[in-house]
Amino acid sequence: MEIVEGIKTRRSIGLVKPDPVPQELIEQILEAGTYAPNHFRTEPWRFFVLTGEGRNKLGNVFEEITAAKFEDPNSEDNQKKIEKAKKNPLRAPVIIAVGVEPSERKNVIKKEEYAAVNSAIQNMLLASHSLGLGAIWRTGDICYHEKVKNFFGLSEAGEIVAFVYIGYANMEAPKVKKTNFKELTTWID
Ligand SMILES: Cc1cc2nc3c(=O)[nH]c(=O)nc-3n(C[C@H](O)[C@H](O)[C@H](O)COP(=O)(O)O)c2cc1C
Repeated sequence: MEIVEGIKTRRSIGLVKPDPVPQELIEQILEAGTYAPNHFRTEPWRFFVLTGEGRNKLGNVFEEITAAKFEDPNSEDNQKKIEKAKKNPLRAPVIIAVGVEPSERKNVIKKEEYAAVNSAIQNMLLASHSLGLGAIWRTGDICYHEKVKNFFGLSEAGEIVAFVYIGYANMEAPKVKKTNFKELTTWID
């Protein structure tokens, strides 16, 4: 796939089939992540691949975090919300949680470590698309929760930046309306 065409045809695919994704494809996606630009070559990305039961382990963490939000976690309404959070990781056969571990080197600017990881995530979304897979970057408050950080064994300074849900698309790519770049661009001669 030609690169600009790939960029323009990639869409967030939130609905995928439960069919497994070959490990070889997941590895290509991970490798694409590592080719992102990163200042001072700090390679601040960390990847966690969740499949099968691994997704339920994350679901248990989501359950615990969601239950702790409510004064009355046992109410029927709140039980539904807790159950939904627990099941969220089952929406795709593969989740790649992408974390940042910012370098402690003096010259490194923390926000640039996030910039590098965000670039890695976009590489991974584009690689998924070019391999015929659907993918979506998911976050929400839960993504940045201390318990999620601990589940993945990240350091105090580290954080999960994205849950990339991946599978074979079970929906049409949504149409997208873009603001013309001309409206967002100032040329300075
Ligand atoms: C930092 C970030 C967090 C996102 N989190 C979510 C999310 O939690 N749930 C979701 O459905 N989409 C999420 N998205 C995907 C956006 O909704 C999606 O990229 C946007 O609607 C544009 O659609 P497109 O990716 O098809 O161009 C996130 C995207 C980014 C960059």
